[in-house]
Amino acid sequence: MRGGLVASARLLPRPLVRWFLQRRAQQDINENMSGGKKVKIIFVLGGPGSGKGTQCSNIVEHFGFIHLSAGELLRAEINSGSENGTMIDTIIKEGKIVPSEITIKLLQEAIIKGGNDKYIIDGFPRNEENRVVFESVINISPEFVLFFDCSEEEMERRLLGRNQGRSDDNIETIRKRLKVFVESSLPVIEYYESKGMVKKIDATKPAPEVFEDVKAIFTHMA
Ligand SMILES: Nc1ncnc2c1ncn2[C@@H]1O[C@H](COP(=O)(O)OP(=O)(O)O)[C@@H](O)[C@H]1O
Ligand SMILES: O=c1ccn([C@@H]2O[C@H](COP(=O)(O)OP(=O)(O)O)[C@@H](O)[C@H]2O)c(=O)[nH]1
Ligand SMILES: [Mg+2]
Repeated sequence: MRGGLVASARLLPRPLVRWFLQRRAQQDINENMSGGKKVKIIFVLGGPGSGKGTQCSNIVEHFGFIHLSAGELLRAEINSGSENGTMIDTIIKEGKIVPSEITIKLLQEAIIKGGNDKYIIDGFPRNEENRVVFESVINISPEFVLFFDCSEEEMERRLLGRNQGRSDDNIETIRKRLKVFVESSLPVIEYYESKGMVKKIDATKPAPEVFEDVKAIFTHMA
């Protein structure tokens, strides 16, 4: 049914679609606030292989956040056999970015389903359009943006050794993803930096050391 909504939404003027989605998202999220607390969001950004997923698991374990990986949600959508699955699969294999409406709908549903008041959103927003549409539809500003800063050589090495059977962890797609990161995702980080919202972490270090720095940030926040 939701897939049908996306299909019919294509026939409507974009501002109208956004207005409708925004109203529904607000109602849904407000109705699902945990114990009347405002929903808090942290964006976890960084290049492919910078260690976002690894550190998000640590954050969940120590600080009680719900981890939403945009990439995982998209892969689950492919595996569910949804009508958008084939299109999402092709985009991921090409290392490109899936249209905002699709990713945001999945995030919105996961936030509602999560029923928590604290979410770390991993690997989103990946471009300026993602950021702007999320702001207008979900209407929640992140508390801050955690940025895992890592060299390209190290990211490439880690992705080639990840061994999770992912269709995009091959050298050809990895190179495309690194290019997309520099061209489309870094400007999002720069935008938040200009607003003083970025907490940058040296992610080239071993994972336990990176988590020490992450811990310091989250401990101060609590
Ligand atoms: N600090 C680190 N040093 C070395 N390897 C790491 C580090 N952090 C994560 N890895 C490994 O690198 C690969 C990519 O990590 P992952 O957390 O999936 O990154 P991302 O979600 O940013 O793509 C995984 O195989 C992971 O075990
Ligand atoms: O908001 C998002 C997040 C992910 N992706 C796609 O999903 C892939 C894998 O994303 P994920 O975050 O899982 O990769 P990671 O950076 O963790 O290696 C990306 O390359 C994109 O093709 C996307 O289009 N929009
Ligand atoms: Mg990841």
